[in-house]
Amino acid sequence: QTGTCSVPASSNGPTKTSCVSSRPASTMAQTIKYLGQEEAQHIDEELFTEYGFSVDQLMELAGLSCATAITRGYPLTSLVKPRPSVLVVCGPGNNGGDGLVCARHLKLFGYEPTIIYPKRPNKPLFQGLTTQCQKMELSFLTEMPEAAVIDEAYNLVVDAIFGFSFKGAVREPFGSILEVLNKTTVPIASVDIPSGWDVERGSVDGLQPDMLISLTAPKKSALQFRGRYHFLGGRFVPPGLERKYGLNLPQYPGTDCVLQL
Ligand SMILES: NC(=O)C1=CN([C@@H]2O[C@H](COP(=O)(O)OP(=O)(O)OC[C@H]3O[C@@H](n4cnc5c(N)ncnc54)[C@H](OP(=O)(O)O)[C@@H]3O)[C@@H](O)[C@H]2O)[C@H](O)CC1
Ligand SMILES: [K+]
Repeated sequence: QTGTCSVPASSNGPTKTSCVSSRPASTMAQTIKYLGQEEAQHIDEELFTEYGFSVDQLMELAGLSCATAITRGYPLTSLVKPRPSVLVVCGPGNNGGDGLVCARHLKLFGYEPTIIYPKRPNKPLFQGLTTQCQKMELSFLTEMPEAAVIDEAYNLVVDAIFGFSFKGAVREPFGSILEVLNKTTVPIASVDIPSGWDVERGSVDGLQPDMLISLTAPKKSALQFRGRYHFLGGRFVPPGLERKYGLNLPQYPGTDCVLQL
């Protein structure tokens, strides 16, 4: 994985050479942009203010993208355990919200997701998403299982703990949770950013997910991703925003909500 994109870009916007991979200059114009932390946060903010989207709208599309990418990398027919079990670990912010939406769609797609959601914001958005998962008859765990139990019981872990607002040393209970995930051997699919990674520099000894689903556009740390599947999701970027930030997004095929990079 070199962090380059081999599909044609949909816009001719400028490409920042500071955050792209070592692709030959002749193909630079087609290279997707990798975002810094502040830039990702600005884009997010603009989507909600200037572009008039609501958080739950974009979260729904983000979570649907994640569930769809998972069906591509880990189709039901490929799962090794007798049940199509998936453990979805949700954090305290919007990345965790994406995880709840992803879990709901995974259930609709025939998987059996189990959620662990240790720190729940006292906000209607997250309470609603939690209720929806409960009504979809998804189970919630009260404690993080040990690594050996996860390896035994689940086909896959969805890491929806932290996204682009993560900063500093990991605080509890997420430090212990990430320690467990570091010991598991089942594949991990990370939503937007592998949790615990510096958003721009990544991490040498942190999680090594098998799948990364970058939302809107990849963040700079995605250049350090060494797993098998890197997907782009969050097909909701208006052209003006794409031009302003020179995102140079590739064209999604047909009506697909994800694209493999
Ligand atoms: N534009 C898009 O593509 C969209 C992306 N979405 C998803 O949203 C996340 C970003 O969400 P945000 O809520 O801004 O942030 P996070 O989910 O990354 O995390 C915030 C919470 O994490 C806590 N935090 C931060 N650092 C630490 C740490 N070192 N240890 C423990 N906890 C930490 C933070 O706590 P505070 O106390 O600091 O407030 C927050 O609780 C993006 O990545 C996408 O996944 C949207 O869903 C749709 C649009
Ligand atoms: K994550």
